Amino acid sequence: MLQTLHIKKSFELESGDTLPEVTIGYHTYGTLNASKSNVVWVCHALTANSDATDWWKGVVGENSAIDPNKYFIVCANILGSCYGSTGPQSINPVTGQSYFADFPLITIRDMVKAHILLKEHLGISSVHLLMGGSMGGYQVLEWSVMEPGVIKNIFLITTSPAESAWGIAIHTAQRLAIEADESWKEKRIGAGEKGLKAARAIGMLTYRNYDMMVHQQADHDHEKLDNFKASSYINYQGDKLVKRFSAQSYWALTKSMDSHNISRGRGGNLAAVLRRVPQRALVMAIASDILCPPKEQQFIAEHLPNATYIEIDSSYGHDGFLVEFQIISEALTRWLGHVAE
Ligand SMILES: CC(=O)SCCNC(=O)CCNC(=O)[C@H](O)C(C)(C)COP(=O)(O)OP(=O)(O)OC[C@H]1O[C@@H](n2cnc3c(N)ncnc32)[C@H](O)[C@@H]1OP(=O)(O)O
Ligand SMILES: N[C@@H](CCO)C(=O)O
Repeated sequence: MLQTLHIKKSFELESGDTLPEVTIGYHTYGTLNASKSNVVWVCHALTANSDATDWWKGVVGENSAIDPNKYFIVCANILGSCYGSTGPQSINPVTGQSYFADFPLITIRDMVKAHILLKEHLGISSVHLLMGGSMGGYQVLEWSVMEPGVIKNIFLITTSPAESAWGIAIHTAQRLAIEADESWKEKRIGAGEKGLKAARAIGMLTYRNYDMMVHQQADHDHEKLDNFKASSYINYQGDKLVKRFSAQSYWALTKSMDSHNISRGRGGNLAAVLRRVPQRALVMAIASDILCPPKEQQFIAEHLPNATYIEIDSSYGHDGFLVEFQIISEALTRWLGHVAE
């Protein structure tokens, strides 16, 4: 069940802006043990929510690697999203109106800072395992640097220590699609739907890949001039997201990803910052991921002092981290078996 923490004091953002107050939506599963040593914190990616047993079924949940019968599991919605934490659709207490497109820049560090407040509210002083894929992994890396004494072990998949120029270019194209729909600036729920659909269509090309499209979405009717299957698929995926997400949140969260860089303000050397991350780490890559390709996880694993690297394959490319739950759950279970509590 979605729970909420309201923090009725101003929250300073890395940009220098402030949010007059913040709300954090979260889910917990299982029970905190007497020694408070069984916490697993799951960080979600771009359009997921705090119900990790829903979007990461098979990895988080009963009889999976992260089983609530063993662990106290927490997953919190990120600032900027539209699933329970402060985001563009929230009311700005200063104006009495929703922020919509005026929502300030939120960095990955800001998201983690908010989740640290939730961690304190829940009485958690130690996190046995912090885990996340893609943008969830961005938070894991930031948090590991911010609180090295709190986070004991980390699991990263299809992620990166800094947004690549490739990622920034893709996000910029997605925001251009949203901005081309001038309604996205309108102060109403549902503004910018056409732009969001186009942005998701661009995103899908990077969450999947050539092989997936050719194997699953090719037309076998060679006489066709129009109405291709791949086109229908991409349209469908855009419509599907529009039904459950907000253009302003998509715009804001792609900005958050662009600013991701764990070396910002820490000397500017990614390898040197990774070398300071003391946690034991399982780093997983998906061979067919064209968004955060394996070379990014190899870089992480090469420079973390205590990392195990595994590369798997998935026809889903980048989104394989959400789909290949059986392989992921088994690898995680094996690795956790070697990690003392
Ligand atoms: C209620 C919810 O949405 S729960 C999920 C919430 N999402 C999150 O938390 C974010 C993370 N999740 C995701 O990004 C996605 O859900 C993923 C990556 C895990 C899986 O993506 P999916 O869209 O399920 O998989 P896939 O790319 O194979 O597409 C399958 C869908 O496309 C449809 N489809 C496939 N080919 C075509 C086509 N040629 N034309 C039209 N539709 C098509 C299928 O019917 C299916 O539709 P459905 O989702 O309504 O069942
Ligand atoms: N498909 C993912 C984005 C890639 O991390 C999501 O919608 O959250």
